[in-house]
Amino acid sequence: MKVLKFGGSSVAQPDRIRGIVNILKGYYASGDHFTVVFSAFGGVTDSLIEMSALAARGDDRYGQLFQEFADRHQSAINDLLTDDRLRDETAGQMRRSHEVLKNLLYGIFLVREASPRTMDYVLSFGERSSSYIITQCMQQAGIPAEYLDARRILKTDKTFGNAKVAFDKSYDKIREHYREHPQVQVVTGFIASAKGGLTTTLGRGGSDYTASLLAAGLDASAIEIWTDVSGVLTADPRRVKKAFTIPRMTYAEAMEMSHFGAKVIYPPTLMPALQKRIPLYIKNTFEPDFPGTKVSEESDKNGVAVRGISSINDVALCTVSGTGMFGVPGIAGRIFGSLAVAGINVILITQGSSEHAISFAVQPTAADRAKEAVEDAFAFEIERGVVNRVKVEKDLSVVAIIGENMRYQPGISGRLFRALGKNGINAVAIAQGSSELNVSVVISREDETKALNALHEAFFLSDYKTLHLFIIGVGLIGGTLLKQIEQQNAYLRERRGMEVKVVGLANTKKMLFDAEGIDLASWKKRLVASELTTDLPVFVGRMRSLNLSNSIFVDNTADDKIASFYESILDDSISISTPNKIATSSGYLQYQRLKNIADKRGVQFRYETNVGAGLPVISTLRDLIDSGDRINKIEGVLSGSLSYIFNNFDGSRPFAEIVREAKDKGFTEPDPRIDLSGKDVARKILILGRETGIPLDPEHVSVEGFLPEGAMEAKSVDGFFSVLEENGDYFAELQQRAAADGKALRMIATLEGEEATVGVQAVGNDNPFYTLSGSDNMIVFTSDRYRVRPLVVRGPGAGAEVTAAGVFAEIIQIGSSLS
Ligand SMILES: NC(=O)c1ccc[n+]([C@@H]2O[C@H](COP(=O)([O-])OP(=O)(O)OC[C@H]3O[C@@H](n4cnc5c(N)ncnc54)[C@H](O)[C@@H]3O)[C@@H](O)[C@H]2O)c1
Ligand SMILES: N[C@@H](CCO)C(=O)O
Ligand code: NA
Repeated sequence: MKVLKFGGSSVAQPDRIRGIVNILKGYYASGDHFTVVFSAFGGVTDSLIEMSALAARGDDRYGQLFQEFADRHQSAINDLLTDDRLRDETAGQMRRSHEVLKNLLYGIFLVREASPRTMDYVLSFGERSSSYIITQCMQQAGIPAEYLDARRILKTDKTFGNAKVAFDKSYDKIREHYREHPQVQVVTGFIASAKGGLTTTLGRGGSDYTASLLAAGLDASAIEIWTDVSGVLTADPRRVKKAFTIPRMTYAEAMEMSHFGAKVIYPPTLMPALQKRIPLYIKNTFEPDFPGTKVSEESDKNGVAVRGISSINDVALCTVSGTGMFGVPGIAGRIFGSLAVAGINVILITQGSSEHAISFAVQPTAADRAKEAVEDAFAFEIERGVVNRVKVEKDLSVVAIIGENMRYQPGISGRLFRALGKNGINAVAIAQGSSELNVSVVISREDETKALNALHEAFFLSDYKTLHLFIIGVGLIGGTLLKQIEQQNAYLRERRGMEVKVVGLANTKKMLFDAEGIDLASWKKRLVASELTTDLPVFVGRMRSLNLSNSIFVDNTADDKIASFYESILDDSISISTPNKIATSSGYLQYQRLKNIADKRGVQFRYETNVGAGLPVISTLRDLIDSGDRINKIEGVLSGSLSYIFNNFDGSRPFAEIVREAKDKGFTEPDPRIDLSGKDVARKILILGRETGIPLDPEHVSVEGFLPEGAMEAKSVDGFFSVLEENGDYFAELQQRAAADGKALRMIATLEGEEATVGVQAVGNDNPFYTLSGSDNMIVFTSDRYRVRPLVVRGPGAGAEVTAAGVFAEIIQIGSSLS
């Protein structure tokens, strides 16, 4: 015998009832013995409570609600029952039954009172109506169904609203009834009866309880709880999109999950069945073939450590502390005794072994009473200053990882706190049940969703990590980056367990946010259509308030204003990757501060593309230094655009034309004057100097320009090009002079000791820079270990694809370091 139970949401509309009758037909056809319990139609219990309350207040609008109730059931009958005889019979029966309810409500209206006892009777009409109608539907479908009013078999005391079951008596009645009734029994959930036939109800989780009692009485082989979700999920799917069904779990795990608010089952009411070790299945009425979740006593020690992740959304933490607590027995007893007397439920307790303080979490509505109760109990100590007043912190949540196997696996809490820490989530208090069934962490309420997602990614192998990108600047580099991400996402997901979602975008005009991820095939259209005007503080504020796990900020502009936000972004535990050199090449103190904040927060500030674009220049330098090498000299051609310009300037075409070509190929800065003036190269050698540990500031780099006079005074980029055109001869002469000696022009940056210089040189074929072509950069490191033959990094050092790829690689590296 199996006991099936369908909750209110499963029978909210006629369509769904048809679906259920179909499921039951399948059971019947398979020859399985079963009995089935129903709740009231979804929403009906609430409406019965509301109409009684109105009536009790003397408000005649209860009549309207009653009419809606009656109509709803009649229309379900008309919709579901096509057999004339059955329909008329059912409609008549319901009319008579509802007439009783109507009179009852009128009675409440007259006496202005709805006692718990009356209420239980009123509420019984919900389950009685639904179960009766569905019984008739089952009959119509050819199932020999029989309606069973549970008041006949379930016996309780007279605690109306939450009656105590007389187990043995009920089990006897159940067995007796089922012995005499071979038909499929369709049972009203939630209701029972006390001596004298008085109607009672079973309290929270009522219909589950009915099913459990039946299962225990009948020694059933299984209980199936049919609901509107696919079993128990690894986390609340409204908060964690990637939550999935837990295929099997133990009773103990199910208890923990439900304690932390997994609404699917309410295990306390399932105790009668669980004591008999009857397995429990949670199934989805929308997806009847899906296996759902099996809850049983089977545990497998090799199974996953963490079964699920859960949370309690709103708690307050009260802390009792003071010197008078140390080594004094009975303190905890007095604290919790006083809370018990005040009727306050404690959600979580933690005490450090220094015994200096005890914290406990309660519902926020109980916090003030808890404070008062404990302060009363310790009035004497507080007066003498040996115990402090109770500190109350609100707006907190508890997140918990749950699983029986945690106790066999080391490293679980390490992973837990790492995932929280990497996301900048502060643990206010920590508790571990001594059963090791759960580890609970109290955190700020606004971090709850972020924490749940970060933990889900950290503990479920089948889950992949989602990086949330906020990108400012969608020009050449930014646009190319978005294209690369779009193309590579499937690979990253499959092979690296990582998904990159762009959730914030901005150009100079518009900005756009979508926490679900902006579709990278249509981002341009959406950005243009966005109603949000770009505003940097708002962009950064939005990034903070969205508070998504694994957030990364990417600055693809050349703007100098954005760098001033880096500090607060890093401070919010958000990593940064940027090709923009402003932050790293402006004031040394700012550069240093950014590095310190990133270290302090355990996040990353990355800018490899600042030098040599995608070439591994900064990382190479860092590896040398970290492994104990000493840098003696760095020499380099550090400008992709100038490299391209000098490599192509052979006198056959004007200089200005080649500069324009370099710009069109995406090698120059948005403002090419930055390149041509040597400023861009100066920034790069400055950055390399800083990376070697020299506290250089921009004025320490001496730059010898090569432009004709007046070029840098031009008011605009166009004006600048005009000057270049007017000075064609000047550049031609530069080129010819070098060519005459068999030399080539190169802008070379040098760092030797603390001396940083930049200038154009004519180099001969004995110089390693002579052979460069295209937009090549070449960086030559001479160090203690690379003394005779230096270490060289060489390759294209500018351009959209290589630069964007460098940023992309950093994003992936940052992602790998998260959780
Ligand atoms: N082009 C390269 O080869 C290369 C190589 C390494 C580093 N970089 C660096 O990459 C960065 C971007 O270069 P690019 O070639 O893509 O330039 P770009 O001009 O094509 O793109 C920059 C984009 O940023 C936007 N922008 C500027 N200020 C903004 C603001 N305040 N808010 C929002 N958007 C803003 C601009 O509208 C533009 O679309 C620069 O810092 C550059 O130094 C470029
Ligand atoms: N404008 C830069 C891009 C790389 O930072 C260059 O020409 O090298
Ligand atoms: Na680089």
